[in-house]
This record gives sequence, C-alpha cells and structure tokens, in this order.
Amino acid sequence: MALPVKWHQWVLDNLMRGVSASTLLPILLENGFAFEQCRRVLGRHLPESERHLKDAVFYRKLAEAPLRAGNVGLEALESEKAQLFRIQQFLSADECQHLMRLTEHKLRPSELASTTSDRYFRTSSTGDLENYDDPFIGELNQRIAQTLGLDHSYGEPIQAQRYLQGQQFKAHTDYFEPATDEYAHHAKQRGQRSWTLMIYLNQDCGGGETEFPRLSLSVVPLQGMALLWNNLDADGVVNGNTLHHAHPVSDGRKYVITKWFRDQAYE
Ligand SMILES: O=C(O)CCC(=O)C(=O)O
Ligand SMILES: [Fe+2]
Repeated sequence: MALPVKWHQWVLDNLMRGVSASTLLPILLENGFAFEQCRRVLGRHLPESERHLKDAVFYRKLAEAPLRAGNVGLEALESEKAQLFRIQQFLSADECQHLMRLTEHKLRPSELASTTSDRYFRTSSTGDLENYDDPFIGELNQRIAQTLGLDHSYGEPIQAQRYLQGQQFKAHTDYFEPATDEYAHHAKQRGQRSWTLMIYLNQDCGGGETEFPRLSLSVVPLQGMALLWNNLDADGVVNGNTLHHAHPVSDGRKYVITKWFRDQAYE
C-alpha cells in the first residue's frame, strides 16, 4: 500500500526543500507507517545503511508465526487479500460455559479506539478477564500465544465481549489508523496491533455473524471456534481488507473472547 496522497506530497515537498530522508523516516514511522511504505517513497534518497531495516524480517516472521507453530486444525479462510484462519473446537463446551459465567460477573460498556460520533457504533459490554484470579485465564492466554506462535509479552490483556439482542460492533478494523490521534494515543507505548484471535463462546443466538465485507465472507458463531487474522500484511503495512462487522444479535445473547497482539512487547 502506498502512502496516503497527503503524506506522499509532504515527503516530496520536504525532499525538495532539502530535508534529508534520514530525518523524514523516523517521523513517518512514528506516525504508524510501515518501513516498507516509507522505503517505497524515500527510495534512493535513503542512505545505503538505512535501506534495509530489520523490520522487514520481523513482519515477515510475524505473518508466518501461526503457520510455523505446528497448529492442528488451522484452516485458511482467506490467504490472498488477508491472512484469516479458523480453528474449530479451540475451546471445549465446558471451557466456553466457564468463560461465559466469568464474563457475567463484571461488565462495562465496550470502548472504541477510534473516534466516531455514532453512539451506536459499538454497543456491547466488555469483561476484563485478566482481573479474575482464575487459573484457566492463564492457561487460555498460553494456549492463544502458542497458537499464534508469539510470545505472550506481545499480547494485550484478554477480554470477553457480550452482545445482548440488538447490540453490535459496526464495520471497523482492529489496527490503529496511521497518522491519526488514535494511532498517536494507542500505539505510543506498545506499537501497532498485529494479530487478533477471537473465540465464539456460544452459538445459541440469532444473528451476530462476523462479516468481512472486503473478503466477501461472513462467519456464523460456532461454540468453541477461534478466528485469527493478521491486521498487517507481510511488510507490516496495515491491511484494510481485514475490515469486519459484528452484526446485531437478533435473538438471545452472543459471547466472544478477544485477544489482540502488538508489534512491541511489554518491557
Ligand atoms: O464479535 C465479533 O464478532 C467481532 C468482535 C470484534 O471485532 C472486536 O471486538 O474487535
Ligand atoms: Fe474487531
């Protein structure tokens, strides 16, 4: 993906004014653009020593991580426009029941990383499962990290989401939009979001499908099934094809687990 036109022009204007590519590169990276995107526009202006950052290797490894983790039952739902997989029976029915009971314990209105004036954009409730002194949460965190082939230090705290009838999460991406306040605020400490792993805890609800409109794919909740996708491409550039919409629940309740990983670990 090329840089947005406005930023492309900003780079060209600065190069014309004599600002060095080495000065522009860190500014672009700080605003959430991937090294590969920057390299494409800065090209030969970058000194030889800065043309090949380690990042390229890091993001390629990140993209391959779940494939290298020796997962049984990893099925690709899409591999060209995005990396999207499912694993059926990732959790047993008993484990799902246990997590739903925990979730009911303490819920808060779900938050949004991006700013929108639409009060109905995300109407579910969130449970912060890490706050409970429950040994299964640690085990689940470990199972998720192992499945993704990533160290748990890259993970955000595990959450559950509960949707009552009529509740939904409208079309959004899980990554932070580069060059926005949202990116500056959320990515400041631990960088961009990379992989998402979510698990459906029940299937006895109407509606609640997770639709990926740019992949022409709609996933119906199935108890215990995990969906995992890379919010970045293999160059570390945010992948807009991962746009997804948790459709309104038309009957009953829907429960899911969500776990996001970052491209920087906890210190
Ligand atoms: O509930 C779903 O189907 C999707 C949830 C989701 O996209 C999210 O929490 O970011
Ligand atoms: Fe999402």
